[in-house]
Amino acid sequence: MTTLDVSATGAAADAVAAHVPTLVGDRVASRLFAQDHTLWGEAAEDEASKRLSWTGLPRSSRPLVGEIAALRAELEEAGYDRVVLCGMGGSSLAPEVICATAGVHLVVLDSSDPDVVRGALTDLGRTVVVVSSKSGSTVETDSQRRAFEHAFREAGIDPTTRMVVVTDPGSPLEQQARGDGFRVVNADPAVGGRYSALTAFGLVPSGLAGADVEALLDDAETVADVLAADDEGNPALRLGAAMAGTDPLRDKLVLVDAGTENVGFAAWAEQLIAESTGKEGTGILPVVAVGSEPAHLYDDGTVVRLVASDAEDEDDGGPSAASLVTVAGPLGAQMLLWEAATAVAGRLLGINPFDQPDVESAKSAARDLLGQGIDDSDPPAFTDGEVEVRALGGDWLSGTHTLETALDGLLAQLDEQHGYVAVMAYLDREHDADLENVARDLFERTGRPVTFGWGPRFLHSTGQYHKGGPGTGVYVQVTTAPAQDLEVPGRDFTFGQFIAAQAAGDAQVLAEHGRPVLRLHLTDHDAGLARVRSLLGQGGA
Ligand SMILES: O=P(O)(O)OC[C@H]1O[C@](O)(CO)[C@@H](O)[C@@H]1O
Repeated sequence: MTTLDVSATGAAADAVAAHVPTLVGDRVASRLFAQDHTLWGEAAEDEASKRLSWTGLPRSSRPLVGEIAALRAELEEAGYDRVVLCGMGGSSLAPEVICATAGVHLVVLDSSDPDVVRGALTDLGRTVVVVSSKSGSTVETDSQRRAFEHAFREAGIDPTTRMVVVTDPGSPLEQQARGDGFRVVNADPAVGGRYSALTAFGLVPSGLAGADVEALLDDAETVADVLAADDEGNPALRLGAAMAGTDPLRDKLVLVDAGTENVGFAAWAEQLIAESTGKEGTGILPVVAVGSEPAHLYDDGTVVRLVASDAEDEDDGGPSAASLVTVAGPLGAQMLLWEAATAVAGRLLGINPFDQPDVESAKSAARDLLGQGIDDSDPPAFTDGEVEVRALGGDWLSGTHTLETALDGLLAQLDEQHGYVAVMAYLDREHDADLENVARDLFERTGRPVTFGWGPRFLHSTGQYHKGGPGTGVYVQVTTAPAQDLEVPGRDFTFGQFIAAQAAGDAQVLAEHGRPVLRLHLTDHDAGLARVRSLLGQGGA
């Protein structure tokens, strides 16, 4: 029997007690699963009316199971056993968690770093590529598609026999792919990217890689009625209230892997929560805890412990948090749970959980810089060894000439009650994985929440929150000179120019929002990274 368990203590429990009765009285759960688009106010009605099909996916996605199985059998028959997924945000985060949890291998290419893209362009003889993009206009994914199509042709392989496209009906990508003879699987257009885990976006790459997508839908279907019930025990109402109903609002949600079988779940939930709620100056900041639980919590946070489904209901003696939620359940059920809880949180916050108004600003800034011929024309304020230093969002760097004093200058702007530090690394998240640990070091140093995002992947996840959420972040951006650049076939820019424009564009938009950004550019990857690792990993000043 698939079950979900959501328990809360402290301020989170107070929020549940304060809000769930009203959510039940307003019939929010049953209206949500009846796809009532009026739940989030008049301004949200239009978008919500196009974004609620996810509530029915456990049933409506069933035809995909057979289609995926047939395609997997065909590809296996042909000897292709390496699946690469090209996609950003909601087009890749769910398959990554589904496959990691199922223990099947999926290469997720969600980077525009030339060295990372080149690293995926290998083993073509045994490789199948899924190109996933709902809009069909995401430049990272289009560039990756071009690179693979070119590489297959160069290897004498017909790309239409090795590349599968997943996109919305009528997208520019669908028209082009069908016209060029590629296989296309359409996804449900009435589901937004971050809610698309149980659509073709989540299921096709995962199923082709060998995950049991039927079991995923079964787990979701088993709990659908529980999540749709106007009942005080409804876990979605309880989780949504715990997320967004504390008073005063605890707007940092620390996601801790405390033994859950759902591998990497927090990275998927991060986009769902940050991109759904981080707008109009409000929102909930997901903070994916690096390593174990924080030794202590800040006053504006709630800890969510993601425990194993078969975990005993015992206090494991972990640090007690003033606001704590414990969540257990299998992956398919939890995906539907968190989608519903985030929609409930959006209602409590008074925002539209289905749009992402601020993402476009960074995309257009990147396009402008590419158009101007990105050469990162603004010279560094200074260079310290193999690291160029630039500062945006104020004149807070004047008079400093070392990395240490530059970081001190940034952290001096951190609001001690509500601030957070965001580290954004436009690097290889596998090769340079160790850098993620600086999130814990900076937390220990500042006592404030620290998020870590790999660029440009985070632009499609927490990026919306950084620009549309509360203006309380201070930002450290790390970029690098590539070992070797890579052409984007058919485009007038390279991958190296593109990722540099993405970083510069995002920093520019953050500065325009009045946020301080410390930009660290590694002129030599290895030596520069060692220096930055040491800088960010230092203990308290
Ligand atoms: O699937 P697409 O259209 O390529 O979009 C990828 C991601 O970019 C965004 O549209 C913006 O970040 C996300 O909502 C989405 O998941």
